[in-house]
Amino acid sequence: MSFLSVDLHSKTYPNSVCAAQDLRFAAKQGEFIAIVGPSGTGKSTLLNLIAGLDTDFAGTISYPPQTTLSFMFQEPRLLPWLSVADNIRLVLDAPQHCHDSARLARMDTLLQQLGLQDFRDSFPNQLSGGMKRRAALVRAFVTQPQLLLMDEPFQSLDEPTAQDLRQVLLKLWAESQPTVLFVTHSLNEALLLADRVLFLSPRPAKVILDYRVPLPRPRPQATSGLQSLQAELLHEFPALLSGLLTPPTFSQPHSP
Ligand SMILES: Nc1ncnc2c1ncn2[C@@H]1O[C@H](COP(=O)(O)OP(=O)(O)OP(=O)(O)O)[C@@H](O)[C@H]1O
Repeated sequence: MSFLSVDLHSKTYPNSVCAAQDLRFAAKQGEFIAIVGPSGTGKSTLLNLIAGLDTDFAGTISYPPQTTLSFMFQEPRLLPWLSVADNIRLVLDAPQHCHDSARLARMDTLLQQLGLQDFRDSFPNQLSGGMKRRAALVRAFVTQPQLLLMDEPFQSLDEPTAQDLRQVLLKLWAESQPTVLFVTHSLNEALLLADRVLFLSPRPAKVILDYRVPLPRPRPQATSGLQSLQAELLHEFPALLSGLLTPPTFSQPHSP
């Protein structure tokens, strides 16, 4: 049975830009879904609609009432005048989350788990880019979300830092199993993380390929497993996928 159901007939902005049309998919509870598509097609729009940040659309988006939802954006969006701990406490003060000792203990555990325990009183400008994302991950997971929306959360990080954070994310996801929708331009990242990859068309966005990743977990990282799957996929759907993706981050096999 699906946990999240999206049946988006259309989303048109007041300036007449149609960002999505006939975009449909469903997600099971605990599923990790990557969303890949060309720049400007409507990926952020889709997440905003699912989060309820924008309610002006035709169609239906449904998930169980009282679902706890977290959103992690491209930028970590930490308030610069608050310490790391206070940035995280802020979401615990939101009305739907009681500010109880169990949640504060959970914050401490996550800070420890993500190596931020010595930086809880630091301010965001004292942290590296990778540490800011770690703080944003703590903030995203501290409320134990059932639905986690992630909009290119590791973009603009160096590859080793991004790779490290992907492993942290996988560990946190495995522990609490939220349903995740993860927007990325990287097929490599999508294949490493997701159970399914939804490929979106150029604008207006709709799902043109719903691909189940045929890899067991834990996934290989930048190894031959992912590399050959990526090559297979590009070979199988060349017209569909050309132009959708940033160039592969793997080195291409040499031709003889
Ligand atoms: N508030 C808005 N008002 C008008 N048009 C908008 C608004 N927000 C987004 N758009 C337009 O809707 C389209 C989809 O934008 P969106 O940000 O959802 O794309 P995206 O796939 O997330 O892009 P990217 O990969 O570059 O982040 C774009 O043409 C964009 O210019």
